[in-house]
Amino acid sequence: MSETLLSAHELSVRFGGVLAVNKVSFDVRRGEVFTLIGPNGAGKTTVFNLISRLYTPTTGSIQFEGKPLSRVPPHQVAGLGIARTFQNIELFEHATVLQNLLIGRHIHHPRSLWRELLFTNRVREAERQTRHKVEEVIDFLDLAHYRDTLVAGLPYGVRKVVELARALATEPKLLLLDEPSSGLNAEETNDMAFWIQDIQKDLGITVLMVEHDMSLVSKVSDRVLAMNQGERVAMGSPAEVQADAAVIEAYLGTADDASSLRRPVA
Ligand SMILES: Nc1ncnc2c1ncn2[C@@H]1O[C@H](COP(=O)(O)OP(=O)(O)OP(=O)(O)O)[C@@H](O)[C@H]1O
Repeated sequence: MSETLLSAHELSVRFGGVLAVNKVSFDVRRGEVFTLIGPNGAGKTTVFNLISRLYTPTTGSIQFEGKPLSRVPPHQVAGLGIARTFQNIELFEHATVLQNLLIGRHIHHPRSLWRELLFTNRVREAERQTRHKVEEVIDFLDLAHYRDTLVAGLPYGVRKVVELARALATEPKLLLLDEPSSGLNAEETNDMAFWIQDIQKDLGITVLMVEHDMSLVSKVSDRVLAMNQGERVAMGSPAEVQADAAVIEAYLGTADDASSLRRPVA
């Protein structure tokens, strides 16, 4: 589990007068669940947006599988094997679960228009593989019951799982989860923890997550990086980071409740 999949080196991003991320470095190892925590405005989402290439670092660099991400345009990031979910779910509301997964996969594995039009054997085979993969993911995440339901008619908790499914259907090497528990109740958050563990253990996918809910963080994370005001504050196991004086101080100094850091693990 020690091979590095993604490496961020001295990342900094400035938005006008705000230094959103300041010289942050970390490595994500293949096969682990690596979590970014920190109070509001710490720079966590900005780090995610740097990895998705929505933002370009002011200074510093990111390597994925040993190659620099800096010249990869955002629409090609998924093709490298990086998929993400969003804090606010982004699905096609008026399409079914199955259609959302198929669309997601097509967007991320575009094919030649001419080949599509001629409907060659290769296209037919790719189409068969897509169907197979999508059905596999639907089964894996227990979504068969909702397969042909419009997303607009689904409860919020199920939509979160559909978003996860859409990301998995692209067969990522690295899965970026932006606050997977946001909007979920305690039971749904518990289920989300199981899905993340299954994704890591059964599918062998590396997960990089931003999360506020410390019970979820403790349950699934191998390592945690704590940020505050754009800077790296601490890194280690969930227990080490939660006990770190600088981390407790960072939470106490903001509107976020430091007691959430000590929430017992269910
Ligand atoms: N596109 C942007 N333009 C200007 N400032 C930005 C932009 N994106 C983020 N910021 C600023 O950068 C800082 C870090 O924001 P970021 O969203 O990364 O924090 P966060 O840790 O994800 O917070 P939260 O937990 O609230 O989502 C904040 O001060 C924010 O206002």
